[in-house]
Amino acid sequence: MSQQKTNQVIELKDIVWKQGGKQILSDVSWQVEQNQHWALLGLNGSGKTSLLKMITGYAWPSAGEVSVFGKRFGQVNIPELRKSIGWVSTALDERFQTRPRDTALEIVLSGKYASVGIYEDITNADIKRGEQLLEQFKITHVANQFFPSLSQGEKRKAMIARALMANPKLLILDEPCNGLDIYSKEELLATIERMNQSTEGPTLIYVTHHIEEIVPSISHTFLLHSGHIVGSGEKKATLTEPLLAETFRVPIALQWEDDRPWIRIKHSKN
Ligand SMILES: Nc1ncnc2c1ncn2[C@@H]1O[C@H](COP(=O)(O)OP(=O)(O)OP(=O)(O)O)[C@@H](O)[C@H]1O
Repeated sequence: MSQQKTNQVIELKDIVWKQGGKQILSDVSWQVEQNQHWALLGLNGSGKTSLLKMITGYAWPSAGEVSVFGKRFGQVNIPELRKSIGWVSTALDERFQTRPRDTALEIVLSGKYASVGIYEDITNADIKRGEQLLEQFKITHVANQFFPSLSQGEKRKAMIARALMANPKLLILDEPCNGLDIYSKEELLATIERMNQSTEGPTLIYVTHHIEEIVPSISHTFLLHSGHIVGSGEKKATLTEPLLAETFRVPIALQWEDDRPWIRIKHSKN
């Protein structure tokens, strides 16, 4: 048996995924290691969610191998493994709208068991941890406020804090800034940046359609187009005008400012 690489978070080897007569992912390989943070980029329908489903065991590849935390799928208990993975998407916010009388703190605490609502014993240490997370995300002032009454920005922060309550080793943030105004967006990005800088924080996969959200602590990018890899590797090597143009199918001008990438579409002059 091959020796497990302890710093390996994700290893995909030659993944192919076919569904409904369509090839959704084609020969996708990807290696993510601890202390790396990745942005996952691609047009609508390029296969980002499909790729994330492979990693979390919600879909099974037609060919290829998936290993997460050094454990190969097929030889590992997936529900057990999922306890170490946090996946935060706006679809999740909606599940909590059905619980109008849960406070922000209760929502965060429910993350310990990844449940909607609290059904297990919560210790004083858990409450302390929940309060620390609210503080880390600068939403202590809404701790006792009912979740549906929080602003969009506060909700996003609470949902990320909820995911961290389970101490995940891998955190997937799926378009966390969607629908946020420029101020709330920058505030959320600053909290994500602080989380990434902490050595105890999880490895991050950040899915976005907005390149400028790639904060300095995101070290690597993975670019997908129509289920094929366009680029995968260190941020400065993969966030280039030619690779971005290939990913988004428009000519792109790229500029780095304060270690963040900004893009605009290049218009031809003739
Ligand atoms: N179960 C399925 N059966 C058939 N087709 C599927 C299935 N799941 C996904 N697809 C198709 O695969 C393609 C990739 O979808 P996916 O959701 O992975 O894209 P995405 O990059 O996450 O898109 P978006 O940015 O819009 O969320 C789409 O064309 C989608 O219709």
